[in-house]
Amino acid sequence: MAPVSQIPVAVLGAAGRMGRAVIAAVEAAPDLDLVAALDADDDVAEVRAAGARVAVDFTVPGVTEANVHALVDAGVHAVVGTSGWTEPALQRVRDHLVEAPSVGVLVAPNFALGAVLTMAFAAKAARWFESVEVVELHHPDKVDAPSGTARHTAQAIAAAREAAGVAPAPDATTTALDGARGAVVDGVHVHAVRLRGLVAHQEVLLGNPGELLTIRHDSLDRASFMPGVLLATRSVGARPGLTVGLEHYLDLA
Ligand SMILES: NC(=O)C1=CN([C@@H]2O[C@H](COP(=O)(O)OP(=O)(O)OC[C@H]3O[C@@H](n4cnc5c(N)ncnc54)[C@H](OP(=O)(O)O)[C@@H]3O)[C@@H](O)[C@H]2O)C=CC1
Ligand SMILES: O=C(O)C1=N[C@H](C(=O)O)C[C@H](O)C1
Repeated sequence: MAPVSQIPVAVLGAAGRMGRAVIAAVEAAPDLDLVAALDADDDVAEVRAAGARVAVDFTVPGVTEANVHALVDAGVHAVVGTSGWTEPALQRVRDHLVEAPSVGVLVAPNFALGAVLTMAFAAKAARWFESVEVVELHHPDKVDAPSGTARHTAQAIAAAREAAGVAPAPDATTTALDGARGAVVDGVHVHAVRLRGLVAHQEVLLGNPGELLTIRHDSLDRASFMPGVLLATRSVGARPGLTVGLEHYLDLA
């Protein structure tokens, strides 16, 4: 039998919770070849020297954008799971990619299939309910709040409601302790819980007079993210430009 042609892959954030899981998943995949595993003290330029075609970034919000620009300069496709991306940062990547039109970059707030479906279902339901709020629940070692997934979910809900001309959700609050009503993302309230024992969970609460719809997803183990990460690693080279959200790779957008 002809040998399988392998994609050379680098992992950034290799010593982290996600980095370790991605390394194990890449090493177990016959069509992927781990050629570099870099963490905080390493130089991202090693990715190119190692011959990587794709780099997977699960680092920290403060460094991920710089990593992506370095990867684009090196002509290496990027699969990015790190949270903390803002629209201006995404736009800077889009602008940079004009100079490297064959390079693909995927920034995906969540690689778990159920989480991606939660976002799609929530966006579909959002126009039909008076009220909608998002609650995300994570392990207490997470450094950012609210989660990237919750922000992406709220943005999708807000866009769907705006397109349908839905009024803002009713809220009579006039007096509140700071933070009691959560953060507001594009007009949608988002609440963040940090609790030992949790991994990554999200509820979208939708309400109408006399009825409630709750859409909930639970990642109980980081294994939940691996099929999405592997799918993206195999596909990103065929999708030049910037893509935001795994839903675009799954035909759900
Ligand atoms: N999209 C998705 O599906 C998912 C996204 N995430 C996101 O992924 C990110 C990582 O999460 P998690 O693994 O739990 O976090 P960790 O803190 O466990 O891992 C991050 C790792 O990145 C390292 N690091 C810091 N700076 C650099 C750098 N310049 N180059 C390379 N590595 C660096 C850190 O080192 P040090 O500790 O020394 O700073 C650490 O080892 C978070 O933003 C999280 O929100 C998490 C799960 C799923
Ligand atoms: O830090 C985490 O753990 C996670 N981060 C991502 C996010 O911020 O949405 C994805 C998932 O929720 C796990």
